[in-house]
Amino acid sequence: MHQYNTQDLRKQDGQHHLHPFTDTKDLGSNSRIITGAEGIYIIDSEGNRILDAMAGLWCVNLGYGRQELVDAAATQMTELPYYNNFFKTAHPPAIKLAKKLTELAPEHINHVFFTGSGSESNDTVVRMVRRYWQLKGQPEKTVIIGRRNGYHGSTVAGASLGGMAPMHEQGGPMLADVEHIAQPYWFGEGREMSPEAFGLLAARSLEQKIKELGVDRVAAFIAEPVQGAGGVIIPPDSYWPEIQRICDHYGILLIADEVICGFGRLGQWFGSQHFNIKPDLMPIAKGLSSGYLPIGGVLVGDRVAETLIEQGGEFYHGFTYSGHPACAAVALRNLELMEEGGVLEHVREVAAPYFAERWASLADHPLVGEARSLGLLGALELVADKTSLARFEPGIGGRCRDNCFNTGIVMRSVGETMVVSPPLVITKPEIDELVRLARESLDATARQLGIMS
Ligand SMILES: Cc1ncc(COP(=O)(O)O)c(CNc2cccc(C(=O)O)c2)c1O
Repeated sequence: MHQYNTQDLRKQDGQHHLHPFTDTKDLGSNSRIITGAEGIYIIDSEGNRILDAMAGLWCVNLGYGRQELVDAAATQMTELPYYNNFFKTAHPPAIKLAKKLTELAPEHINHVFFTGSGSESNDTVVRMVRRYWQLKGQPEKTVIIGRRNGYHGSTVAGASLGGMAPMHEQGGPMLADVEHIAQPYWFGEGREMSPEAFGLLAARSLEQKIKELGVDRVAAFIAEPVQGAGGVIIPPDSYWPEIQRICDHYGILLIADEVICGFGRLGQWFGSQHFNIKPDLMPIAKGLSSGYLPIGGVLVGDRVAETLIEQGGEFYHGFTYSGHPACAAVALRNLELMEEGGVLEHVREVAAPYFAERWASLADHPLVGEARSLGLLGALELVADKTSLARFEPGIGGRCRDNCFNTGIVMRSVGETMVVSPPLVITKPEIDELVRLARESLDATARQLGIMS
């Protein structure tokens, strides 16, 4: 067992490493050094074994330690470590992965554009959407509508499409011609009406925005089937059918951001299939490779693909690592292992129903105002008062997240909402352990607040 000098590593980290989404001065030299992982557990440099209820960052769908993926990477690296797909060249891993993805995708999806991340996928979406309308003779249709508190990445385009105000406030003007509408966050913004009514109201804010802008300006609407980084916001059932109706009625492109919801997270290959919507473009990443190597892409529906192919000539867009051979080989093997292992059936028939039942049991905790889940996504709304559902002052979520780590589980805090997104291979006993550790973490937080003895 390799020994790590945690203090040395922390010191060097604090001296040289700027972390993503981290206040580096607060982090200082207190980073938790993760050195290993197996199944649904990560191991830190002190040998602590922690249940990773976030599957890394919503991505390690097959769990850690899958030697088949390591072997796929090693074999491909030996055979062809890198080549590109520019300038009329291609390589077997990218070709095979593209074919595989179109077999798994809805039937109107027959083409894939590869990228290196979810953010690059959404940058690609912007370029494709605007090019599509140029080719259709409507170049003034440039506006893409997203949602407040939506998350679509951290490039300028991804951050602009997203609706996270703190990101917009940093780093100067966002991308032009991006607008945002309401999010279908019933617990936080719609409780004075039924979920059904609120879902329609939130969806119809899209129609209002289209009318406000003028349909001749509107190119597309982008949304996550379930908002992930925004706090696992599960839309009311009335939401997506109304969004689809509005997009169809006005002829605007529908983009379903499947970076989190894709590849089994909701028990189907794609979240769009769970909600029975027909997107024109589907950005993907994360679960595509179970995070073992960085790869993303855009699944392109026939309406856009045929126009780009028939009328578009050379599409001046792409990345050095678009369809990288080792990344594509790992992604292909990842999808094969999901099929061979019956992972979708496991999520749909075993893990998600059991998780829903066990996760809901946390609703009785003094700190919890709502426990919700869909597939293997879960959220707990922390409240100061279970009757009025009054929220805490900011900071309790972060404190609960730290208690989680000390208890032995990774949960993500989004404001005062605790979220989980465990590996899809989680078993029923492991779900029991996840819920037990979550409850212990909530208890520790409640004791610190003097709410529990
Ligand atoms: C829906 C969605 N779309 C695009 C991206 C961007 O993907 P890349 O990160 O690979 O560029 C994401 C990423 N989502 C994401 C990434 C990092 C952290 C967290 C968090 O919830 O803490 C969430 C995402 O969740």
